[in-house]
Amino acid sequence: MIKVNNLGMHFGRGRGHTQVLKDINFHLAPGEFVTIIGRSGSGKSTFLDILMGLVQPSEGTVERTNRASMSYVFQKPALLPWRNVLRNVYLPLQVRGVRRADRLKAGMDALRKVGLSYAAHLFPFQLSGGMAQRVAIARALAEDPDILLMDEPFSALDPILRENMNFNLLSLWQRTQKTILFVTHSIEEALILSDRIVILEGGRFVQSFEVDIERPRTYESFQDPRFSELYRQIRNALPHQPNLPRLAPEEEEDP
Ligand SMILES: Nc1ncnc2c1ncn2[C@@H]1O[C@H](COP(=O)(O)OP(=O)(O)OP(=O)(O)O)[C@@H](O)[C@H]1O
Repeated sequence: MIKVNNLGMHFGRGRGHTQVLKDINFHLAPGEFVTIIGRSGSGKSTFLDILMGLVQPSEGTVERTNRASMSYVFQKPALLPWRNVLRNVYLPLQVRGVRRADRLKAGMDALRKVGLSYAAHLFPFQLSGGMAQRVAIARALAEDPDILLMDEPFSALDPILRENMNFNLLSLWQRTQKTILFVTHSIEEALILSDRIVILEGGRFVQSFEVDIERPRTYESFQDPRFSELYRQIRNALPHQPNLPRLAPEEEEDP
Protein backbone atom coordinates (compact mmCIF):
# COMPACT_ATOMS: atom_id res chain seq x y z
CA MET A 1 0.00 0.00 0.00
CA ILE A 2 2.77 2.38 1.01
CA LYS A 3 6.53 2.06 0.58
CA VAL A 4 8.92 4.58 2.04
CA ASN A 5 12.51 4.64 0.79
CA ASN A 6 15.45 6.27 2.61
CA LEU A 7 13.27 9.04 3.91
CA GLY A 8 14.82 11.98 5.74
CA MET A 9 13.43 15.23 7.08
CA HIS A 10 15.12 18.29 8.51
CA PHE A 11 13.88 21.73 9.39
CA GLY A 12 15.80 25.03 9.30
CA ARG A 13 19.48 25.60 8.56
CA GLY A 14 22.71 26.60 10.29
CA ARG A 15 22.34 26.68 14.06
CA GLY A 16 18.57 26.23 13.78
CA HIS A 17 18.99 22.99 11.80
CA THR A 18 17.05 20.00 13.22
CA GLN A 19 17.22 16.55 11.69
CA VAL A 20 13.86 14.98 12.61
CA LEU A 21 13.83 11.79 10.49
CA LYS A 22 16.77 9.85 8.99
CA ASP A 23 17.15 6.81 6.72
CA ILE A 24 13.57 5.63 7.19
CA ASN A 25 12.55 2.55 5.23
CA PHE A 26 9.03 1.35 5.81
CA HIS A 27 6.18 -0.52 4.16
CA LEU A 28 2.50 -0.99 4.87
CA ALA A 29 0.77 -4.04 3.37
CA PRO A 30 -2.94 -4.11 2.43
CA GLY A 31 -5.16 -4.81 5.45
CA GLU A 32 -2.28 -4.49 7.91
CA PHE A 33 -2.58 -2.71 11.27
CA VAL A 34 0.77 -1.12 12.11
CA THR A 35 1.54 1.11 15.10
CA ILE A 36 4.39 3.54 15.62
CA ILE A 37 5.54 4.14 19.19
CA GLY A 38 7.98 6.89 19.99
CA ARG A 39 8.50 9.48 22.65
CA SER A 40 7.21 13.00 22.35
CA GLY A 41 9.07 14.95 19.67
CA SER A 42 10.46 11.82 17.98
CA GLY A 43 8.92 12.83 14.65
CA LYS A 44 5.78 10.65 14.51
CA SER A 45 3.44 13.42 13.37
CA THR A 46 6.02 14.68 10.87
CA PHE A 47 6.17 11.16 9.42
CA LEU A 48 2.37 10.98 9.05
CA ASP A 49 2.29 14.49 7.54
CA ILE A 50 4.80 13.33 4.92
CA LEU A 51 2.80 10.17 4.13
CA MET A 52 -0.34 12.26 3.81
CA GLY A 53 1.49 14.56 1.38
CA LEU A 54 1.02 17.63 3.60
CA VAL A 55 4.79 18.10 3.86
CA GLN A 56 7.54 17.31 1.33
CA PRO A 57 10.40 15.17 2.71
CA SER A 58 13.96 16.54 2.52
CA GLU A 59 15.27 13.18 1.26
CA GLY A 60 13.84 9.93 -0.04
CA THR A 61 10.55 8.92 -1.60
CA VAL A 62 7.06 7.73 -0.67
CA GLU A 63 5.37 5.31 -3.09
CA ARG A 64 1.67 4.57 -2.91
CA THR A 65 0.31 1.57 -4.79
CA ASN A 66 -2.51 2.26 -7.26
CA ARG A 67 -2.91 5.73 -5.81
CA ALA A 68 -4.39 4.28 -2.61
CA SER A 69 -6.53 6.91 -0.87
CA MET A 70 -5.86 8.05 2.71
CA SER A 71 -7.69 9.83 5.51
CA TYR A 72 -6.19 11.32 8.63
CA VAL A 73 -7.63 11.15 12.17
CA PHE A 74 -6.02 13.78 14.37
CA GLN A 75 -5.23 13.73 18.06
CA LYS A 76 -8.11 16.14 18.68
CA PRO A 77 -11.48 15.64 16.98
CA ALA A 78 -11.41 19.18 15.47
CA LEU A 79 -15.16 19.38 14.80
CA LEU A 80 -16.77 22.60 13.61
CA PRO A 81 -19.00 23.77 16.49
CA TRP A 82 -21.64 25.34 14.22
CA ARG A 83 -22.25 22.16 12.19
CA ASN A 84 -24.14 19.19 13.59
CA VAL A 85 -22.55 15.73 13.73
CA LEU A 86 -23.76 14.58 10.32
CA ARG A 87 -22.71 17.83 8.64
CA ASN A 88 -19.27 17.56 10.27
CA VAL A 89 -18.93 13.98 9.02
CA TYR A 90 -19.74 14.77 5.42
CA LEU A 91 -17.77 18.04 5.30
CA PRO A 92 -14.77 16.57 3.40
CA LEU A 93 -17.17 15.18 0.77
CA GLN A 94 -18.88 18.56 0.47
CA VAL A 95 -15.49 20.22 -0.04
CA ARG A 96 -14.83 17.71 -2.84
CA GLY A 97 -18.15 18.62 -4.48
CA VAL A 98 -19.98 15.32 -3.82
CA ARG A 99 -23.75 15.61 -4.47
CA ARG A 100 -25.96 16.25 -1.44
CA ALA A 101 -27.85 12.94 -1.57
CA ASP A 102 -24.57 10.99 -1.88
CA ARG A 103 -22.85 12.81 0.94
CA LEU A 104 -25.85 12.36 3.25
CA LYS A 105 -25.81 8.64 2.57
CA ALA A 106 -22.02 8.33 3.00
CA GLY A 107 -22.22 10.39 6.20
CA MET A 108 -24.98 8.25 7.70
CA ASP A 109 -23.20 5.01 6.68
CA ALA A 110 -20.02 6.22 8.38
CA LEU A 111 -21.92 7.19 11.55
CA ARG A 112 -23.52 3.74 11.63
CA LYS A 113 -20.04 2.14 11.48
CA VAL A 114 -19.01 3.95 14.66
CA GLY A 115 -22.37 3.31 16.36
CA LEU A 116 -23.47 6.95 16.33
CA SER A 117 -26.34 7.17 13.86
CA TYR A 118 -28.57 8.25 16.76
CA ALA A 119 -26.36 11.32 17.31
CA ALA A 120 -26.47 12.66 13.72
CA HIS A 121 -28.32 15.84 14.69
CA LEU A 122 -26.45 16.67 17.89
CA PHE A 123 -23.95 19.51 17.98
CA PRO A 124 -20.31 19.07 19.11
CA PHE A 125 -20.96 20.71 22.52
CA GLN A 126 -23.51 17.95 23.26
CA LEU A 127 -20.96 15.12 22.78
CA SER A 128 -18.72 13.34 25.28
CA GLY A 129 -14.99 13.11 24.46
CA GLY A 130 -15.37 9.52 23.22
CA MET A 131 -18.35 10.41 21.03
CA ALA A 132 -16.50 13.38 19.52
CA GLN A 133 -13.54 11.16 18.70
CA ARG A 134 -15.85 8.59 17.05
CA VAL A 135 -17.36 11.41 14.98
CA ALA A 136 -13.83 12.30 13.84
CA ILE A 137 -13.28 8.65 12.87
CA ALA A 138 -16.62 8.63 11.01
CA ARG A 139 -15.53 11.78 9.13
CA ALA A 140 -12.40 9.93 7.98
CA LEU A 141 -14.43 6.80 7.07
CA ALA A 142 -16.99 8.81 5.07
CA GLU A 143 -14.31 9.31 2.44
CA ASP A 144 -13.99 5.51 2.23
CA PRO A 145 -10.18 5.63 2.27
CA ASP A 146 -8.00 2.57 1.62
CA ILE A 147 -5.67 3.69 4.41
CA LEU A 148 -6.46 5.36 7.74
CA LEU A 149 -3.67 7.33 9.42
CA MET A 150 -4.46 7.82 13.10
CA ASP A 151 -2.31 10.15 15.22
CA GLU A 152 -2.89 9.34 18.92
CA PRO A 153 -6.67 9.48 18.44
CA PHE A 154 -7.55 8.24 21.94
CA SER A 155 -4.85 9.87 24.07
CA ALA A 156 -7.27 12.40 25.64
CA LEU A 157 -9.76 9.74 26.82
CA ASP A 158 -9.96 8.07 30.23
CA PRO A 159 -8.32 4.60 30.35
CA ILE A 160 -11.51 2.53 30.38
CA LEU A 161 -13.14 4.47 27.56
CA ARG A 162 -9.85 4.29 25.68
CA GLU A 163 -9.76 0.50 26.02
CA ASN A 164 -13.37 0.28 24.79
CA MET A 165 -12.51 2.52 21.84
CA ASN A 166 -9.62 0.18 21.01
CA PHE A 167 -11.98 -2.80 20.72
CA ASN A 168 -14.41 -0.62 18.80
CA LEU A 169 -11.68 0.24 16.30
CA LEU A 170 -10.62 -3.41 16.02
CA SER A 171 -14.12 -4.56 15.12
CA LEU A 172 -14.40 -1.71 12.61
CA TRP A 173 -11.05 -2.68 11.08
CA GLN A 174 -12.17 -6.31 10.82
CA ARG A 175 -15.47 -5.34 9.18
CA THR A 176 -14.07 -2.78 6.73
CA GLN A 177 -10.67 -4.41 5.91
CA LYS A 178 -8.95 -1.02 5.97
CA THR A 179 -5.21 -0.63 6.27
CA ILE A 180 -4.36 1.32 9.42
CA LEU A 181 -1.24 3.17 10.51
CA PHE A 182 -1.69 4.22 14.13
CA VAL A 183 0.48 6.33 16.43
CA THR A 184 0.48 6.05 20.21
CA HIS A 185 2.61 6.44 23.34
CA SER A 186 0.90 3.48 24.96
CA ILE A 187 2.50 0.03 24.66
CA GLU A 188 -0.73 -1.67 25.85
CA GLU A 189 -2.78 0.10 23.21
CA ALA A 190 -0.25 -0.81 20.50
CA LEU A 191 -0.21 -4.47 21.60
CA ILE A 192 -3.97 -4.90 21.70
CA LEU A 193 -4.43 -3.33 18.25
CA SER A 194 -1.54 -4.14 15.98
CA ASP A 195 -0.07 -6.76 13.70
CA ARG A 196 3.28 -4.99 13.89
CA ILE A 197 4.80 -2.31 16.11
CA VAL A 198 7.72 -0.10 15.08
CA ILE A 199 9.74 2.01 17.48
CA LEU A 200 10.77 5.48 16.37
CA GLU A 201 13.77 6.71 18.31
CA GLY A 202 16.28 9.43 17.43
CA GLY A 203 14.59 9.93 14.06
CA ARG A 204 14.98 6.28 12.98
CA PHE A 205 12.86 3.17 13.11
CA VAL A 206 15.12 1.28 15.50
CA GLN A 207 13.12 -1.92 16.08
CA SER A 208 10.08 -3.73 14.79
CA PHE A 209 7.95 -6.33 16.62
CA GLU A 210 5.48 -8.80 15.11
CA VAL A 211 2.51 -9.01 17.48
CA ASP A 212 1.63 -12.71 17.36
CA ILE A 213 -1.20 -12.47 19.91
CA GLU A 214 -4.22 -14.43 18.72
CA ARG A 215 -7.08 -12.61 16.97
CA PRO A 216 -9.78 -11.62 17.50
CA ARG A 217 -8.36 -9.80 20.50
CA THR A 218 -10.55 -9.50 23.58
CA TYR A 219 -10.15 -8.34 27.20
CA GLU A 220 -8.59 -11.79 27.78
CA SER A 221 -5.73 -10.87 25.41
CA PHE A 222 -4.25 -8.68 28.17
CA GLN A 223 -3.67 -11.93 30.12
CA ASP A 224 -2.00 -13.70 27.18
CA PRO A 225 1.61 -14.62 28.10
CA ARG A 226 2.76 -13.18 24.73
CA PHE A 227 1.24 -9.85 25.78
CA SER A 228 3.50 -9.50 28.82
CA GLU A 229 6.52 -10.89 26.97
CA LEU A 230 6.16 -8.37 24.13
CA TYR A 231 5.42 -5.62 26.65
CA ARG A 232 8.78 -6.27 28.30
CA GLN A 233 10.68 -6.34 25.02
CA ILE A 234 9.10 -3.12 23.79
CA ARG A 235 9.49 -1.34 27.14
CA ASN A 236 13.18 -2.29 27.14
CA ALA A 237 13.56 -0.86 23.62
CA LEU A 238 12.36 2.55 24.87
CA PRO A 239 14.33 5.02 27.03
CA HIS A 240 14.67 4.19 30.75
CA GLN A 241 15.23 6.05 33.97
CA PRO A 242 19.00 5.57 34.40
CA ASN A 243 18.78 4.42 38.04
CA LEU A 244 16.14 1.73 37.45
CA PRO A 245 16.88 -1.81 36.23
CA ARG A 246 15.40 -3.00 32.94
CA LEU A 247 12.56 -5.54 32.95
CA ALA A 248 13.92 -9.07 33.25
CA PRO A 249 12.56 -11.77 30.94
CA GLU A 250 9.75 -13.75 32.51
CA GLU A 251 10.80 -16.84 34.50
CA GLU A 252 10.32 -20.09 32.60
CA GLU A 253 8.07 -22.46 34.53
CA ASP A 254 9.51 -25.89 35.37
CA PRO A 255 8.20 -28.54 33.01
N1 LIG B 1 7.72 23.13 10.90
C1 LIG B 1 8.67 22.81 11.77
N2 LIG B 1 9.77 23.58 11.90
C2 LIG B 1 10.75 23.26 12.76
N3 LIG B 1 10.75 22.16 13.55
C3 LIG B 1 9.68 21.35 13.46
C4 LIG B 1 8.58 21.63 12.58
N4 LIG B 1 7.67 20.61 12.71
C5 LIG B 1 8.18 19.78 13.64
N5 LIG B 1 9.39 20.21 14.08
C6 LIG B 1 10.24 19.53 15.08
O1 LIG B 1 10.31 18.18 14.74
C7 LIG B 1 10.36 17.36 15.90
C8 LIG B 1 9.31 16.26 15.79
O2 LIG B 1 8.00 16.81 15.87
P1 LIG B 1 6.70 15.89 15.73
O3 LIG B 1 5.52 16.76 15.94
O4 LIG B 1 6.78 15.14 14.46
O5 LIG B 1 6.91 14.90 16.96
P2 LIG B 1 5.93 13.80 17.60
O6 LIG B 1 6.75 12.57 17.75
O7 LIG B 1 4.70 13.70 16.78
O8 LIG B 1 5.62 14.41 19.01
P3 LIG B 1 4.33 14.23 20.01
O9 LIG B 1 4.35 12.80 20.45
O10 LIG B 1 4.65 15.17 21.12
O11 LIG B 1 3.11 14.59 19.21
C9 LIG B 1 10.16 18.27 17.09
O12 LIG B 1 11.42 18.52 17.67
C10 LIG B 1 9.61 19.55 16.47
O13 LIG B 1 10.03 20.67 17.19
